[in-house]
Amino acid sequence: MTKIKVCGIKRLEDVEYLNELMPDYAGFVFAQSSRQISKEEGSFLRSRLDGMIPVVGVFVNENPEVVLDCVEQGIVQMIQLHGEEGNNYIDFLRRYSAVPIIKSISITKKEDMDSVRDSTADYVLLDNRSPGSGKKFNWDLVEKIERPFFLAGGISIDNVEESIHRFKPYGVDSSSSLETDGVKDKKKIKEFIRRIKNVER
Ligand SMILES: O=C(O)c1ccccc1NCC(=O)[C@H](O)[C@H](O)COP(=O)(O)O
Repeated sequence: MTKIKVCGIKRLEDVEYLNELMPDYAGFVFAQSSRQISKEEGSFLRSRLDGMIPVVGVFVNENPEVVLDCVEQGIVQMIQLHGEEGNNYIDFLRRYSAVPIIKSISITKKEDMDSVRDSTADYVLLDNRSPGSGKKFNWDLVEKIERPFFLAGGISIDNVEESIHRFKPYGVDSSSSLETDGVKDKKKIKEFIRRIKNVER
């Protein structure tokens, strides 16, 4: 079954939607963004989120001590690196934490598939060059991927079934298309999850 990550959770209402709809992962953005939350907000939202849903903390070129602090405080159960972090940065985090690491890779040219292959992260996440913009990247650039990966970047109710058939990702990740007027929309999340589960039948 394709894993489902709903990213950009920032309000208590969003947490309540997820507690009802139970996606596989919830993304908390700690980087500069309209969806950015503080560590304190993350701690509060984590305390209200169903314990079965791991929180993926999204960071961009953050001081690794800050990332590790969020792990140690139990706010995040997975780390998503969305900046220029390389394998040395990942190796450093691994020395101090056992949580799975996702490395985001912007797909803008064929050569970006080398980074998909070479990352030492547990998972890679293929995304647009502007994360959280709701825009797709050029799917024709994707070559066969022999490791578990998340597909992101403009994944929506309209294209999620096609994306699963075409790429068979480990998981799909969506944010913008699940919002109305800049906040998460329960109906859209519900339909998104329904369509993904329907593909598997
Ligand atoms: O969502 C953001 O605003 C964001 C900002 C900075 C770094 C990463 C960010 N999001 C990370 C994600 O995993 C997004 O969900 C992913 O890029 C897909 O977003 P969308 O295209 O809006 O569905």
